[in-house]
Amino acid sequence: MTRTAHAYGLATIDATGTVLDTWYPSPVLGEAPDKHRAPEQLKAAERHDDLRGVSVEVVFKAIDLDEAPADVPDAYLRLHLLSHRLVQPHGVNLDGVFGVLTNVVWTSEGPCAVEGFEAVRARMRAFGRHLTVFGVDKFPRMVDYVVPSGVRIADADRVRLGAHLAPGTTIMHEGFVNFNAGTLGVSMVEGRISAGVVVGNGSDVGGGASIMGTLSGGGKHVISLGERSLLGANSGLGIPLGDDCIVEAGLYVTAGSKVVLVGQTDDDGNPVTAKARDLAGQNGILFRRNSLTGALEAVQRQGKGIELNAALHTN
Ligand SMILES: CC(C)(COP(=O)(O)OP(=O)(O)OC[C@H]1O[C@@H](n2cnc3c(N)ncnc32)[C@H](O)[C@@H]1OP(=O)(O)O)[C@@H](O)C(=O)NCCC(=O)NCCSC(=O)CCC(=O)O
Ligand SMILES: O=C(O)C1=N[C@H](C(=O)O)CCC1
Ligand SMILES: [Mg+2]
Repeated sequence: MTRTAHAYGLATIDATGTVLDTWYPSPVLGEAPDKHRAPEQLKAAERHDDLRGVSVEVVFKAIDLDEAPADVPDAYLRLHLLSHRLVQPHGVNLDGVFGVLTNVVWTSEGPCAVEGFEAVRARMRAFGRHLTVFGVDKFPRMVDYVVPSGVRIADADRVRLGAHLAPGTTIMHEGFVNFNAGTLGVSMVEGRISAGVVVGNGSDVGGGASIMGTLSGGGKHVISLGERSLLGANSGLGIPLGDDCIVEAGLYVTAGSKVVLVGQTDDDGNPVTAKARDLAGQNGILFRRNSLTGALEAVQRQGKGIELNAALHTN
């Protein structure tokens, strides 16, 4: 069956005709009806901005979720579907998205073309206006396009459009969420959720924690965390974790690391070891660096993992 979506949006187009962004206030899954009309609210927003050197125009887009993004408005619709929580991470094809998106100067007055940007700044100054530049990037800040219900985001710069944040998610200042990644339930995020990474309900990504990504650096295995799991402060995760797992604060579990399986011995009474990647996805494991021997250890834990502080997630 074909999976589709459609929406009206507002595109920003620069002087060369390049589309910088598209905002879709109400994207919808499924086929568009035969007859449809642009919302008045969007039509009223069409304009030419002489200072920024852009025009803002209504666009209509209908896409097949399983095909790769074809152009900028198409890619933005896919990112909106994720941040509106209409699809979960990996629920829409984003192949080649970096090649499709335009690199943009994201400013307090809206998106601007990189080429000729100093002239835009000068025109603004001539009108006594000061532009703040939030970034120069292919992806904008999520909250400038979508503010999902039930979440707290302490620093808007830290969440890219295309992040999927479930209700009950709190992102502290040190947290980060990339596109096509995020949370499926209540979660505390004080570390970095890399592209493609999914964090299950009740899990906590501690301060400064790293979760290995796959866009650069050679990693191929997309990482996920199950439910009620904890990445300790300044820890790192290079394998998928199951439910009720803990990574000790400060410990980086890389996939190839050799791990002592605490409490297990072979027929000769010697400790049993495994590679961390062999423990991928298993439930109830505590990873810790033995502070006396230096060995990386996996300790089988009983019962539930961590419990989040409900007061921090009633958003
Ligand atoms: C690894 C754990 C989970 C261990 O804690 P537990 O409560 O399970 O165990 P425990 O009671 O401390 O210890 C049980 C037994 O194991 C021993 N033990 C503990 N850790 C050990 C180690 N590394 N090596 C050898 N033995 C160890 C203890 O001495 C004790 O031994 P005996 O039985 O002999 O007594 C913890 O140390 C940890 O790292 N927690 C992460 C917490 C965290 O980072 N939260 C995120 C907050 S985010 C935040 O705070 C923001 C900060 C920021 O922004 O940076
Ligand atoms: O939501 C908050 O505020 C949090 N505060 C804690 C703190 O400041 O230590 C950390 C977790 C979330
Ligand atoms: Mg900031």
